[in-house]
Parts: sequence; structure tokens; C-alpha cells
Amino acid sequence: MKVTVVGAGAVGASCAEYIAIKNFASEVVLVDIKENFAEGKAMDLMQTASLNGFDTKIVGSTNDYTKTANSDVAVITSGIPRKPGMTREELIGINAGIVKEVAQNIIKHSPNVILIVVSNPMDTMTYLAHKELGLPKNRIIGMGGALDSARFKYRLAEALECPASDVDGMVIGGHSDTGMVPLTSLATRNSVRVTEFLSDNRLDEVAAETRVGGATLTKMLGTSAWYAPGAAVSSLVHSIACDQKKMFPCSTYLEGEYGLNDLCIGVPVILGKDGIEKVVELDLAEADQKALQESAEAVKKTNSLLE
Ligand SMILES: NC(=O)c1ccc[n+]([C@@H]2O[C@H](COP(=O)([O-])OP(=O)(O)OC[C@H]3O[C@@H](n4cnc5c(N)ncnc54)[C@H](O)[C@@H]3O)[C@@H](O)[C@H]2O)c1
Ligand SMILES: O=C(O)C[C@H](O)C(=O)O
Repeated sequence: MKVTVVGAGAVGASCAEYIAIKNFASEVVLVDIKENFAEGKAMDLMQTASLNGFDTKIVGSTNDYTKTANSDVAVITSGIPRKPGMTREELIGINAGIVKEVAQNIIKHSPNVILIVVSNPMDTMTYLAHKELGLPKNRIIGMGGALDSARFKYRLAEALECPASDVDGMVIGGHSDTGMVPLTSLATRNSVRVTEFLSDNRLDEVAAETRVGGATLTKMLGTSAWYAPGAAVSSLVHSIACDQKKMFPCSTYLEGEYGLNDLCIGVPVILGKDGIEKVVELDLAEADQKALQESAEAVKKTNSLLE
């Protein structure tokens, strides 16, 4: 399994590190436009191989896509992150051009690749890749919901005063400060609905904290987060590489599922060796379906800025 990660910045390097530590890929190629940056990150990471006990070979490249040839999976993290006070949508002007160029370079050298889009505004960047490349929809995946769900579980565990491993829950919808739909009524602690333990008010607080999870960290760090984003991407790559058929909420092109059309937005999917092998259609509570519909309208509004 060969994986390319374009953008050797905070998220790209974190993602490469988690992929290597999980030891399922033979090679990770890190690409960046900054001279020698990816090569430096690759060398630094390779010097952790004997310490962390992995065999994955990590290679760096300054914009030379021949090194990425025949990748099975490619991850796009290139582009600018937001600063405190900004929305993800404000990044569209710079990131759309970068994502378009990078996606075309990847496909030129790896025509059969499965693409994971991370750069923000992620749902719109995934839609852009879908429209530009014309690949089958199972091979274009946007990463947002896996991260948002991990943050949801973190906040639920905090409220329940229990380890996150006790908790299960999922966030669907757009990867934005207002568009996320945390499915609180379906969340559980060891198979028991969390609604048994937490009041409606506390659950509303958990949902609100989850929606602004990225903005909260951006305010604290001065730039956006990277550890949980990198770990979330590596989990998607792992499921594809090892044909695990795990279910994650991912941004995918919808053609009627959930009553939505012609956009990419987060819904539960099964990820295996062919990428998105199935969109899982849940029978949502009325309020969640309405929130998803509103989130889709907002994503479409951002998509219209691409024209
Ligand atoms: N979808 C998500 O859940 C999620 C999570 C975290 C971050 N992000 C997004 O990921 C992106 C990267 O965030 P980051 O914190 O790693 O930023 P960063 O600035 O640390 O890294 C971005 C890297 O991209 C490189 N780059 C820019 N243009 C390029 C090009 N044309 N070709 C190759 N490399 C190029 C830069 O040189 C830089 O090293 C941002 O848009 C951010 O908003 C998304
Ligand atoms: O918040 C951001 O801008 C980055 C990313 O989308 C995140 O959720 O961490």
C-alpha cells in the first residue's frame, strides 16, 4: 500500500506519522511546495522508525509528483489553515486553486487512486475534486465527520465523566461551525443511550461544544488543530488499506440519499478497499433530518462561490 500525502504541514505530517506508527503502509510520500520541507519532515519522521518500531518508508518530495506514481490512496492537506476569528469558508479563495492543481497532479501519476480531501472548506473542496476529476464517486472522500465524531465523543465522555472508549456517537452534515449535526439521540455509553444519563440541556451544550470544536482549538493554538485531524485521516486510510469496512461519517457526493442531490456532505459510509463501498441511510429523527437539510443548503451556498 502506497500513500501520498500532499501538504507536509501540521496535518499532513501528523497524518503521515500516525499512518507510519500503525505500520500498515509500505510507503508514504509526503509532497510540499516549499523547497526541502517535505524531505525534512520525512527524514525527521524516519528517524523515529527505530524508536516507534515501524517499517513504513517515508519519502519527501518538493512538488515532484513522479515520486507519487501508482499511489493507492492520496490525501490532500495542502492549503492555508484558518486563523482565530475566521470561518473555514473564508479559505475558499486560496484553497480552491491549490486543491484543483494538486488533485490534477495526483491523478496524472496515479490514475486509480482513492482521494481523501482534507483542505478547507472541506465539503466544497471535495465537491470541487469531484467535478474537476470526474472519478467514480466511491474514490473521492472528504474527511471531516470522523474528526467531528471524535470530538463529540470527547465532549460526551467529559459530560459523563467516563473514558471516551466507553462512548459511541456520530456527527453528520457539513464540516462547519454551524453545519455539524451531532446525533445526540443515537449516542450511547456501553449500548445505553446517553439520554438516560444526561439532561437535554447538558446534551445541547455537548452538541454546541462539538460544532465549534475546530474554532475553539484555533483560538487556543493561533492556527487550526492537527493531532486529531491527522489521526482521523489515518483511520480512514487504514480502513481502506486493510479493507476493514468500518463505518465513518465522510463527505461524499450524494445523488438522492437523505433527499439530497449534487453536493458533498458528511453521511455515514462503509470504507473498504474500493473506497466508499456504501452510503448508509439512517432513519433520522425529524429534527436531525431538518438540520441536515439546512446544513446542505449552507454547503451549496459555499459551492456556488466556486463558479
Ligand atoms: N477537514 C478537516 O477536518 C481538517 C482538519 C484540520 C485542518 N484542515 C485543513 O487542512 C489544511 C492544512 O492545514 P495545516 O494546519 O496542515 O496547514 P499548514 O500551513 O501547516 O500546512 C499546509 C501545507 O500545504 C503546503 N502547500 C500549500 N500549497 C501547496 C501546493 N500547491 N502543493 C503542495 N503543498 C502546498 C504548504 O507549504 C504547507 O506546508 C487547511 O486548509 C486546514 O483548514 C482540515
Ligand atoms: O477548524 C479548522 O479550521 C480546522 C479543521 O477543520 C478542524 O475542525 O480542526
